[in-house]
Amino acid sequence: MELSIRNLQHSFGGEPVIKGINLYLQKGEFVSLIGPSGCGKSTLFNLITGLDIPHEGEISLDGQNIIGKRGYSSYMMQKDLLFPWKTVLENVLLGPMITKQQTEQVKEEALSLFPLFGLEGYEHSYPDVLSGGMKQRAALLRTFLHKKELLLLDEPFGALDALTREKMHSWLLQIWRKMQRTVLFITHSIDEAIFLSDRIYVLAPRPTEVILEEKVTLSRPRKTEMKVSPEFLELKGRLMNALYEMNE
Ligand SMILES: Nc1ncnc2c1ncn2[C@@H]1O[C@H](COP(=O)(O)OP(=O)(O)OP(=O)(O)O)[C@@H](O)[C@H]1O
Repeated sequence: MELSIRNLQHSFGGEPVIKGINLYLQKGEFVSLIGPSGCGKSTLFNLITGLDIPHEGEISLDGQNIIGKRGYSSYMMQKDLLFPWKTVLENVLLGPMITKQQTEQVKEEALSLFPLFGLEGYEHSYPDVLSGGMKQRAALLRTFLHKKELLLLDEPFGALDALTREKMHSWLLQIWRKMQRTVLFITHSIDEAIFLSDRIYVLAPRPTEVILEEKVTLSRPRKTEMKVSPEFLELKGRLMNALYEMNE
């Protein structure tokens, strides 16, 4: 599965938001997007998932045009909330329930993934007893169960405290390796982008475009101590320069 985006342009009420984005994702890659607040990252995800239609440009998966077409990716939105009146299991099964696909088999599969997502024992609890990290893992489990190879994650750890966030990074990489998905990840954190990704795109302020593409050459599996390695810090410097220069 290869995602290719060419010359993508979009505006709201005549105001340009996306000036022209070109990017690609190869099968199995983990790619991050960093950009200033309001530059159009979530808009880009809405275009990829077919929730909105771009004014110009191409979006294709393995050469097939997917503009305006839904169902080709699993999307975890920034505020992918759990319903407080549903149990954790009911929440993670929401997708299959809506599309009326909920079979015993999907339920069994969901239950078998609870330990991997650190939620064992909480299947029949309500979300209010979960910690922030557990809530995000439940929302991620719901997204993974959607079973599309392309996974779009819009700042899934933005609201978590620093230590929980660190733990979630190693955990997410482990899940990504096991479940073999292709990930496009939005974040405001340079450290998070470097630690997780194979490649990083830096986006300009609105109207946005790609201003820098960097390959992350750190070996895998990633280890926390790599965050202070010269390679990591050098790349962080280049990304910081790109982000700060355009805000001057
Ligand atoms: N449906 C809409 N109608 C009009 N304007 C919109 C709509 N959706 C988004 N915008 C505007 O487009 C711009 C980009 O929004 P978007 O949410 O894509 O940015 P973002 O990069 O994801 O922001 P953040 O990093 O803060 O989450 C913003 O100025 C926003 O107000």
